[in-house]
Amino acid sequence: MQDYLKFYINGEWVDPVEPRTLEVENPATEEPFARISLGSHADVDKAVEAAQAAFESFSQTSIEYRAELLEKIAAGIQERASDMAKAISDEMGAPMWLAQAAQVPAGMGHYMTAAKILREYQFEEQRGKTLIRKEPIGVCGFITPWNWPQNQIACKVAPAIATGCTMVLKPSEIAPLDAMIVAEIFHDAGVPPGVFNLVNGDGPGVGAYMSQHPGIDMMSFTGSTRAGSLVSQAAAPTVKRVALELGGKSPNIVLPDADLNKAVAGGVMHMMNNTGQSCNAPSRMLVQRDQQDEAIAIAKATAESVKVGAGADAPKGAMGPISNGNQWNKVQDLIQKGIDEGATLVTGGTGRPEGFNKGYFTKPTVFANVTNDMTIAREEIFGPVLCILPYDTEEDAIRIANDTVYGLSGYVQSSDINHAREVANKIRAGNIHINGAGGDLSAPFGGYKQSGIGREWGDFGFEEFLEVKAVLGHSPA
Ligand SMILES: NC(=O)c1ccc[n+]([C@@H]2O[C@H](COP(=O)([O-])OP(=O)(O)OC[C@H]3O[C@@H](n4cnc5c(N)ncnc54)[C@H](O)[C@@H]3O)[C@@H](O)[C@H]2O)c1
Repeated sequence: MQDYLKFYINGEWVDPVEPRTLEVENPATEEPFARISLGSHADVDKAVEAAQAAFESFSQTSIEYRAELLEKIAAGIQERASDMAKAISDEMGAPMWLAQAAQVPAGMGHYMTAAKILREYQFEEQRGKTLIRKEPIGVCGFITPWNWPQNQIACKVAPAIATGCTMVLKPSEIAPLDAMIVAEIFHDAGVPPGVFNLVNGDGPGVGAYMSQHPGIDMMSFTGSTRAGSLVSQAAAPTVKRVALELGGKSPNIVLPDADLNKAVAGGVMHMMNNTGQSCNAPSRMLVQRDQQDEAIAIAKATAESVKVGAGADAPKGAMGPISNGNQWNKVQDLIQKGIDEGATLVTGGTGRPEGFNKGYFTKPTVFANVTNDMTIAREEIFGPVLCILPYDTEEDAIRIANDTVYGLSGYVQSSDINHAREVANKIRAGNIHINGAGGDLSAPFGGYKQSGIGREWGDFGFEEFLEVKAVLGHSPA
């Protein structure tokens, strides 16, 4: 058991004000392997004070200074990539191949993109006699989840540093260790004391207190819609800005003119990526009714080809366990609910995959003949469970796609790009991917409806961290 009991406040590793610990479990073994401290209000107060003090000078630093800082951080992550991948793999279960190929690089990419955008970003604009200035908002509070832990931290920290803000981070208590490595990297990169502070803790203790803290000027939260709504409520009395990146139930419309094999196999593999624990996972696959049988055969073969494994032993492409026991139980209950409500279980189902008697491993699962009123079509499962929903007409497909409280992502498959574009425009979601297009770190990421408020990534992500000031009479002539 390894202890990581300190917090990073004002450029130093410090003890918590009151000792209270939590064990961090490896989801592949169900064994605790590390201990962290759970912070108190007093720890948050110290971190906020440090961030407030640092804001005065950090907000005045030059663009070039901050761009270089971001590049040093990216280089530091590169250098520590294998430590970081190991921490992520141990704490949230991503096999090493995935931690190395995707979890660590996704985070690093945001620092590099932020540095590039920063050098071109227009913080000032003259409009006649008036100058419009964009200024850093102040002290930011960040709360992040366990599923893509480095990515979610970088989406917030990189633009905050770029815009000259200071911050307090509370990473997920389920996956806190990679965040502590990031604090070490920031320290070594020369991030000034107080600019970045880390306090570990749980949601109701540290997260809720940060949200209501009068010394925090904005909260940026990634996690469940339930907790995001609580952050908004706690933040309301102090009228702070709140940015939310929440859940999803993203539709994947396979148009009849798509290459069915490619579209369905690609959709299944995308769903199983990171064990289905991605907020933008294409979890509802919409297939024209007379193509459903063929789609089922392709989906079954694809899902059954997915290997399951853990840590460094997992072969490339293998799916790791679900990240924690609560989530495993939730996924099991929802699979059972799908069966009980009459969906056709194509493959997978409840229980662990063959050969596993320990760890939060789950069978890659596909349901067909799902209707959009079933629980498995409405609730975010956040596990390796794909729902295939048959549709009759394109209009019907678009109606089903939009019949959800969420609006994070949408996917369209078609051999006719114009047709795909038309359908893309009709889906009410923040990100639409045509024919399996991958992510773009410079494009805005975020949700419509209950998937969130605001946008991360790229130049749109900067705006969350900026106040807008109009200086009237700036140019009297
Ligand atoms: N839209 C996105 O960008 C995005 C990205 C990743 C994950 N998610 C969502 O995150 C969820 C899974 O992550 P999770 O289980 O860690 O979510 P969660 O909401 O339980 O926890 C997320 C974070 O919120 C904290 N938290 C919990 N209750 C809180 C409260 N009352 N006040 C303040 N903070 C609180 C937790 O400690 C954790 O750090 C899924 O719903 C997923 O869709 C969204």
